[in-house]
Amino acid sequence: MERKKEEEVGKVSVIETWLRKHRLVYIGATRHPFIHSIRDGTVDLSSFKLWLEQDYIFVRAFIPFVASVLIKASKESSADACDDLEVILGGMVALNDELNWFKKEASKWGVSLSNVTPKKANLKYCRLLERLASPEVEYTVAATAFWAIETVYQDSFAHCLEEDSNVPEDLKETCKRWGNDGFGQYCAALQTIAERCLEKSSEDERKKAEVVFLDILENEVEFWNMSQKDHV
Ligand SMILES: Cc1ncc(CN)c(N)n1
Repeated sequence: MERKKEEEVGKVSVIETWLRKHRLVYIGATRHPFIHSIRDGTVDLSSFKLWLEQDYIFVRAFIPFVASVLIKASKESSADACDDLEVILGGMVALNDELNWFKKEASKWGVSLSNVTPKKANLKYCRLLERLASPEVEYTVAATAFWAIETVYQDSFAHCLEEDSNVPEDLKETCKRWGNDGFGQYCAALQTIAERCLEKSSEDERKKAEVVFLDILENEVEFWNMSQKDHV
């Protein structure tokens, strides 16, 4: 039935092909035990606070990466890329809100965000962001990475907002931050950008983007692992 539908509507997109091919890794990143524990209300609060302080550091490192994507978009000559600028700029604005949200949330939980030492998994992920921000990295690869990073959070936290979930009242704001419909639409817009670039790109560039996509999923899993209690 599925196959018939595909034949009727045309070929499967590059991203859809990857999501099918790497389904288990994607599920690992978006249905992690840490996310399950938020969803079912069993989350250990010290783990949550640890995630909060580490993610604040990550978001600060994410901003220059997003700025690099914006610069790459501005150098694209195609007419479609004009719209990309607006979406990416909107993402920068959202990140400013995200940083402010972290500060507010940290004070709610009595967490200090100054002098936080980044953990190994966080440092590794931030280093990947730095490499991806390099001018040598093609727009297609950077745009794919951007989409993947935002989508893992969107998909994970939207899962926590489903009807049968049991998220504690004081963690609902966190889930809504990334699981809300607006953030979902933003991720869909990022996917459209990445997909358009991937469709036009060379086989070599597409391969590089797929490797980066997988690298991001693995880093997201390690990031969740790091946040869990008893993680060394
Ligand atoms: C690790 C991680 N990945 C993604 C996001 C979503 N901006 C985030 N805040 N942190």
